[in-house]
Amino acid sequence: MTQLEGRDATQVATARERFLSAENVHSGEVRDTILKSWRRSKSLRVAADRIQLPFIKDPERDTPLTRSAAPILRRLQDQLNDLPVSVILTDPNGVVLDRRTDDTNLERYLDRVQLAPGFSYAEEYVGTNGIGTALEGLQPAAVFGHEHYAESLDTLGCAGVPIRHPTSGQVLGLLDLTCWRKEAGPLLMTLAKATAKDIEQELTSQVGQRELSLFTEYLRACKRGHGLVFALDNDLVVTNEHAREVLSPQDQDALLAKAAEALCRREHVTIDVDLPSGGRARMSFTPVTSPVGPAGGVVRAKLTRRAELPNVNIDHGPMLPGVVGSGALWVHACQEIDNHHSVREWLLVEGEPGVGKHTVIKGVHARSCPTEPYIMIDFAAQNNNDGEWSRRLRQSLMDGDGTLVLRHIDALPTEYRPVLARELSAASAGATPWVVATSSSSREHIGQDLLRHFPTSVTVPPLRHHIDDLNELVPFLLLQLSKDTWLMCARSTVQLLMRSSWPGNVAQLRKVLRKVMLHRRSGTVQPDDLPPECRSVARRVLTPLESMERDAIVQALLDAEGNKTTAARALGVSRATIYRKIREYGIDVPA
Ligand SMILES: Nc1ncnc2c1ncn2[C@@H]1O[C@H](COP(=O)(O)OP(=O)(O)OP(=O)(O)O)[C@@H](O)[C@H]1O
Repeated sequence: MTQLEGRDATQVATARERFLSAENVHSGEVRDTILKSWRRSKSLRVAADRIQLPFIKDPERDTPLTRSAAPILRRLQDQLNDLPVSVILTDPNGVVLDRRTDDTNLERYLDRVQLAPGFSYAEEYVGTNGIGTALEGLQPAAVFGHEHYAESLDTLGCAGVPIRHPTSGQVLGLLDLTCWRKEAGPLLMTLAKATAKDIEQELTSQVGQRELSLFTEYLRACKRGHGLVFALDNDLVVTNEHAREVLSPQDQDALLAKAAEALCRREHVTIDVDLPSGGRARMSFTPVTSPVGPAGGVVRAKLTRRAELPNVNIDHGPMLPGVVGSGALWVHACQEIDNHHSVREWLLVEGEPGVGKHTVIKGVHARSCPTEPYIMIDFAAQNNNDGEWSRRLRQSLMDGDGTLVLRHIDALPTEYRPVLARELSAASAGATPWVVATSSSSREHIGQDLLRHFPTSVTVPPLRHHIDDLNELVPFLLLQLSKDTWLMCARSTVQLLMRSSWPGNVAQLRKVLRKVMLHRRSGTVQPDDLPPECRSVARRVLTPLESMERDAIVQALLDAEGNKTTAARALGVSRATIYRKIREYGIDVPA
């Protein structure tokens, strides 16, 4: 193969260096597709100086794509003989499923850069490369030498071509040819395209007449409206995007179970199906017949009742009304608060603003003693001069039952602390309501005199420490906010929301959804509907542990006024580690 990059290699290398050190690179200096991909890579905070990729231990390797591709890849490998070219097949997410080469040097190098089965070469992990960039643009992409975003790929040249389903057009995977940069040339792409085309032809003949008839009916149903559409046969289920976004996997299973019964009987039915989420759908199943016999059937469905509001289930006991979430830290905090309520021990509930402290207290009260009085004195809202709060406080303490919430106790001006302490001391001898205070700041803002009335405390975790609960919070808040209209959130949108760190917690999430509703009043909330504050996100969803680690690093950096060496020392980690973590977690180092 001829050398492609040759004359331009130095120019591209220089442009890349400048781009990475935040200087301007103009179109013309490198190809437009490459420059766009570099920009995407940078905005995704891909590391250019090392390769560390997610690994899937057991990717799905027995699919129509792999079955169709296997003989073609084998034949190509034979034809290439000892040439240093690697033939690679990936799934639609860039995860390598198959890699073949007879050249041991190239093979060893590809192992080193993790271009190997199980690793994902998606652009979001590796930056610009033949696999990820082709999948991102949904069209063939060749990337040579220094055009790669990651430094260690600059000795390679690669050409990736997406492979599409013969009828639906959906991208099923990608064929990539990779060789040494000095040997890469335009023929690499020609060969990759021809091979991908062979695989698509093989797929067409494998799909066969049955599936062709089924897909044709399915596509016809999809084109007819925006409803929920499935195609199913004994070993195949296809779901349209709307169904995937609107229905939980459990709801999809419930519909498919009913459809499978109709499939066995090969009869046309229209029935109402109660869904596990509490919603209901009207579903009709139509059997499909191909020229060679029965070919499964098509399901069309429409939601006729929306899901019930979910509630948090503590200890599999009764629910806390108006509270959702099932993350371990969150449920633990709810349980603790509930335990203190059951023995009526006065309690301080701490946690960042907007985490849901007051919501849990209300839920605990509503579940256990809904008919008793619930008095809430908010020190952040009260006019503290008019004595109104002390009158309500005294009355509640005298009545002696129900719940008394001293909300934002940390906001009570210092001069009033002795007044409150005196009232609490006087009441504590007799029967009192369950007294619970909330605070978002450190304990100096409350003072010892008051603190001694609250022998125990519970900390409610920030949203980022139970981020999976967004799956429950988002539909719950949308239902709460939308009242009569019917608004849902696409999975992709929830995924994006999960990558934010939510410094304002659930209260901020509520505000964001309210903003979204200003311009989208019904239908499905898509990522583009989100306000700009949700666009600055981590590269991936952090686990609760990673999120705590990120918080510790941010705190150490703040304490050290942004000095990374001091922060690293305080945390007991090396400077290299703190630099890596800052990049990995996308931390904006405080000035
Ligand atoms: N787990 C939850 N389930 C349902 N709604 C929640 C949950 N957590 C918080 N919310 C909602 O988020 C908003 C903020 O919650 P809440 O007022 O309880 O927070 P807080 O911790 O008391 O805040 P602050 O200390 O800033 O007053 C409320 O609108 C509440 O309804």
